[in-house]
Amino acid sequence: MRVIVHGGAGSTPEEPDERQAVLDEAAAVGAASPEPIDAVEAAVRVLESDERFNAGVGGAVQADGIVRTDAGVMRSDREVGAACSMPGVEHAVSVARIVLEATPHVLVSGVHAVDLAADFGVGTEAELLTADKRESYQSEDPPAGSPRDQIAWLASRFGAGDDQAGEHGEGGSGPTHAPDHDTVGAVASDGETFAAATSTGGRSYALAGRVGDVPQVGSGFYCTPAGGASATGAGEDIARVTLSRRATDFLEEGLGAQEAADRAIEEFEELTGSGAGVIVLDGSEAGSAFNTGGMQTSVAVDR
Ligand SMILES: NC(=O)C[C@H](N)C(=O)O
Repeated sequence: MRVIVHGGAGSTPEEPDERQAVLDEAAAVGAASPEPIDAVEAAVRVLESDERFNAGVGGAVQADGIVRTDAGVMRSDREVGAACSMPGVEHAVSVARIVLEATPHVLVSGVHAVDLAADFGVGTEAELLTADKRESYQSEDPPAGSPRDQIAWLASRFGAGDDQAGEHGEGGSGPTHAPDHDTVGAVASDGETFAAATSTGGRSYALAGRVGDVPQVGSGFYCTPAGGASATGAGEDIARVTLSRRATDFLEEGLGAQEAADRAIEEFEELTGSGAGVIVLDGSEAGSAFNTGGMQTSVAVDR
């Protein structure tokens, strides 16, 4: 099995060495799995459990003070599953896999996705909000509660800091609110078939119930017989251009994984002027590209 994982695009992260060690472990765990879908689920679960990453525990907090998780998974036979807006669910990727394997649907949301998780034995009562994130949320004078109050409050905060997913390039000029990069993803291949998965807590201080690119097929993740892709960055902009689908389009046109990743990010930047990253795996190579300050990746092969 060959696996590439990423730990999110954004400004240069804190604790890069510790994060790299977790990414290396995630890739190795994935590479030891029997099938590509097992590999991406296993790799992403490692990252969801580490609070340095914005997925599962340590996810970004929404404007009402709650962390809600999203994930999507796809196989190269075009079977898809995704789940979104789930409070208390650490392993969103496992719920996405349940949607793929046990339902006739491609996306299940909110309380119903949490019910589905519970019914299939995925934990639904995790404390996802870390002490640090709770403290920075509380220091931002949280909004009273109605969606209108939240919108007024988030106008100057959502995506506005130099440490946020849309941050474009090394060190932005905005204030520092709460980092919302560090989304995670994985793409795996057994030499014949592929799978891709992405998991996130979204972007800090979004409207409660906001869902970004991650569980949207073709945006946060995509997979075809030519290969797979997982994206990260400013989710609204990624969804506008269906970044992962574009990366796999380039594979289908005959480009290699690195060239496909480069072209997809070039096109994304031209169309949106925003920040993102993508990992791509094809039949022979792994590629990655980003136009933000950083994106850590790891590749593992186990045969
Ligand atoms: N950090 C990220 O990659 C955020 C994610 N793409 C979202 O918008 O939900």
